[in-house]
Amino acid sequence: MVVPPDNDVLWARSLNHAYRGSPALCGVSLGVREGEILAVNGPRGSGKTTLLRCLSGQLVAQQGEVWFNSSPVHTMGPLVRERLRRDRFGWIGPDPQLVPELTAWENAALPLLLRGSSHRKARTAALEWLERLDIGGCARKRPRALLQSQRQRIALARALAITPAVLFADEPTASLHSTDRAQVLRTLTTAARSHRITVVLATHDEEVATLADRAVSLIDGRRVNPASGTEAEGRAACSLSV
Ligand SMILES: Nc1ncnc2c1ncn2[C@@H]1O[C@H](COP(=O)(O)OP(=O)(O)OP(=O)(O)O)[C@@H](O)[C@H]1O
Repeated sequence: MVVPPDNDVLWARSLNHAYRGSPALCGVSLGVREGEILAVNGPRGSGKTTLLRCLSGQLVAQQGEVWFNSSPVHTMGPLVRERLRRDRFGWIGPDPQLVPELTAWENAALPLLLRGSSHRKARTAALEWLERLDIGGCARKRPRALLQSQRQRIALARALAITPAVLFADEPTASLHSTDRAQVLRTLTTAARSHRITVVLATHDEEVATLADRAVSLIDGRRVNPASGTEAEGRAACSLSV
């Protein structure tokens, strides 16, 4: 058995996955270092979401391995994978998908409450993250009273409130206008860097990928040569502190 490298928090080897015989991932291998912001870019349909779902344990690839630290995610049973996702991973997708009946802070606190945190602790952490993300003033509002960019920040607060080891961000700004997009992305990357949260960020936007430390590219489910130059640009572009 091949053992994953020590400095990779997440490591995948030869992932293959097909939907009803139609290939979505073809032999994809990659490693993600602790605290790194890794962009996975590629055109629509290139396999980015499928790769993030495999790395985060939502989907077990038909072939290949996924390791989180020294734990083999690909051989875990559904309950163990569920616990790993709940306790160590955060997820933010293109749409906020908030619970409409809950206020902003209650939405952000939800993962902590599901993990068994006390009401007081969950509320404090949720409110802190809403403040950090500049939407503390919306804490008592329900999603329907908020703008899309505010709702997406609440989804981000919800993903960050557990201080996940790895945050998976699948096109997190796809539903936002360009000005909101830049701000939400900067907030995400800055918060991740200041809390040493590893991020895997799927995007079809090459500009978004410049905020990352490193980028890998997919085309038709295969890894192609990574774009060069993203490391310096990504670090330089992010001098805010959250
Ligand atoms: N649940 C599914 N059932 C059938 N085919 C799927 C399913 N999910 C994805 N696919 C197909 O697998 C391929 C890869 O899709 P995937 O969503 O992983 O790519 P993507 O790069 O994230 O695309 P997008 O940017 O549009 O979200 C595409 O051809 C897609 O149509």
